This record gives sequence, C-alpha cells and structure tokens, in this order.
Amino acid sequence: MTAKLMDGKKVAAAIREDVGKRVEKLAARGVTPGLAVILVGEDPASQTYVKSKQRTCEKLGMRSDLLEFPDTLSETDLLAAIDKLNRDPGIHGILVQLPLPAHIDETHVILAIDPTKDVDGFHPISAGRLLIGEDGFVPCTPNGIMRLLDYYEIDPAGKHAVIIGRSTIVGKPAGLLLLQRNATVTFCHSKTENLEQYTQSADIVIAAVGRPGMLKAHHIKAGAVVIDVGINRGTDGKLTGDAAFDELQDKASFITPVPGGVGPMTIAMLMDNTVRSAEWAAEGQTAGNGVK
Ligand SMILES: Nc1nc2c(c(=O)[nH]1)N[C@@H](CN(C=O)c1ccc(C(=O)N[C@@H](CCC(=O)O)C(=O)O)cc1)CN2
Repeated sequence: MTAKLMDGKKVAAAIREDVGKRVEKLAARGVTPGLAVILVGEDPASQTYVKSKQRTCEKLGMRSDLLEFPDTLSETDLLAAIDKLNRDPGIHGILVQLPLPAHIDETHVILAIDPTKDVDGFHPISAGRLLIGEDGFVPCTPNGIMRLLDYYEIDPAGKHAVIIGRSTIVGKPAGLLLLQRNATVTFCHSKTENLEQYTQSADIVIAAVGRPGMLKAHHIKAGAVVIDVGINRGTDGKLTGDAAFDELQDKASFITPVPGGVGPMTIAMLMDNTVRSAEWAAEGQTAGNGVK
C-alpha cells in the first residue's frame, strides 16, 4: 500500500479562498478584519512564522500589525502592549508568538488577551468553550487537522484515534475535537510505557511530540491515517516531522508530509479565526453565541 498524501498546501489554499470572500463581504459593510501579532525576541523560526502570518493577512486584504520587541522586554511591558491592543476596535485578533523568553510567564500573557480577540484559542475561556462543545476560537493547528481529515473524507466517528503529545496547543485540543466527532481517543505522552500497544490499534495516529522520526512503521497498523505535527529543523536546515515518512508511507493509508502538511493549515485557520472574530464583532456577538 502506498499512502495518499494529505496536501496541506492545497487545502490551506482553499480555506484562504473562502476567507478572502468573507473579507470582501465584511469590506462591503465597512469592516476590515485586523490581526495583531506580537513577537518577542529573535528566534529565526518564529520570525518566519510571523512574517508568513503578516503576508497572508495582507494578501487577503486584512489589516496586519506586527509588534516586535527585544527579548529583554519585561512581562509588565508586554502586558501593557496587549492591553492597548485589547482596546483597539480595529484589531479583531491578537496573538503572541510562542515560545516566549523564559523570564515571561506564558500563562500571564495568555490570560491578558481579551477572550473575544483570542484567535489562537489559547485563553482558558476558549479552552473551556471547546471542552463543553460551545462555539468559540479553536486552536489553529488542531482545527487545521480536522479540516484536513474532512477534506480527505476521513470520518473519525467510531475510529480509534491515538494522540502522541499532550500540549495545550495541539494534543489536548485535538483530542477534544476528535471526541466531539465521536472518535475513541487515547492520549499518549513521554511517560507512556509500551507506546506501540496503543498506536498499533489506532485508525488515526497524531504525532505531536517534537522528536524527529519517532513514529515508525512498527508502531502503526496497516491502513492507519498518520498526521504528523512535528516541525524539527536539523543542523543542515532540513525540516523533518515526528513520523519516519519513508517507512510509514508504505503502510499508512493517508499521511501528511513535512513540510506541506499540517504547517500550512495552521496559518490558514488563523486567518479563518480572525475573520470569524470580525464577523462576530460586526454582529455584536461574542464567540458566535449571540452574547454581547
Ligand atoms: N502563538 C502561537 N505560537 C505558535 C503556534 C501557534 O499556533 N500560535 N504554532 C507554532 C508555530 N506556527 C505558527 O505560529 C507555525 C508553524 C509551522 C508553520 C508552517 O507553515 N510550516 C511549514 C514549514 C515552514 C518552514 O519552513 O519552517 C510546513 O510545515 O510546511 C506555520 C506556522 C509554534 N508557535
């Protein structure tokens, strides 16, 4: 069996096209969706991602503000910058690029973002809405994974999904989304003993641990769907995922490549969340539920 590639670039382009149409509709009502991205420090990968977010916004006709700070920025000054953006009516989405320098507490920063502008979906209000199944901002990478599954008509209902990784950004929300779609979900992580005991019975395996090539052919059953969230840059600059792609592609039914799989979906879903935020604001709603 040769696995079918799940082409994140193609699916992300289709999402951007839809987002672009919604931006035009908002423009007809005098609204320009605005995203503010805060970057602290000079991590090269983070610089690439924020530039890509900015470029995508501009291509779609959205406002994009990039606030760049040195890694000596104090937490107090960062919270003040967020507060200013919270009060800017032209900004519908605020995100702080992660990781942050060690002296800044990520939780304080996430809590400072107005939940009605939390387009990353990291605020506890967004996380709570996802937990109870209420409409709200869903973290971009897991939301992108769901859109990829939908595009390739992979219905998680009744399937066993194994998630390797329990981060609040990817693993946990991906598990909740799959559960909402009636999958049976197992979380595995760095302390899981005998990983293959779980992965070998999985219909869908999501690898999100940041360990290059850790998911190998012997871990999966024939015909499993493999979603690779890993973005590991080698010393040669080459990007590899958490899945050993070459050996898995002969055993899986579907597999996401790295690059070109889940990564492009993350930015497309960020655009989707930002435009949703502007749509909700234009309707006088908060997070889609009609509450002002
Ligand atoms: N505030 C946030 N910080 C971080 C997030 C996030 O969702 N919100 N996710 C990651 C980084 N990230 C977006 O911010 C991101 C990672 C990867 C890609 C992507 O398109 N990857 C490409 C390869 C790009 C390359 O060459 O490096 C791919 O996989 O094809 C987009 C966004 C951590 N921080």
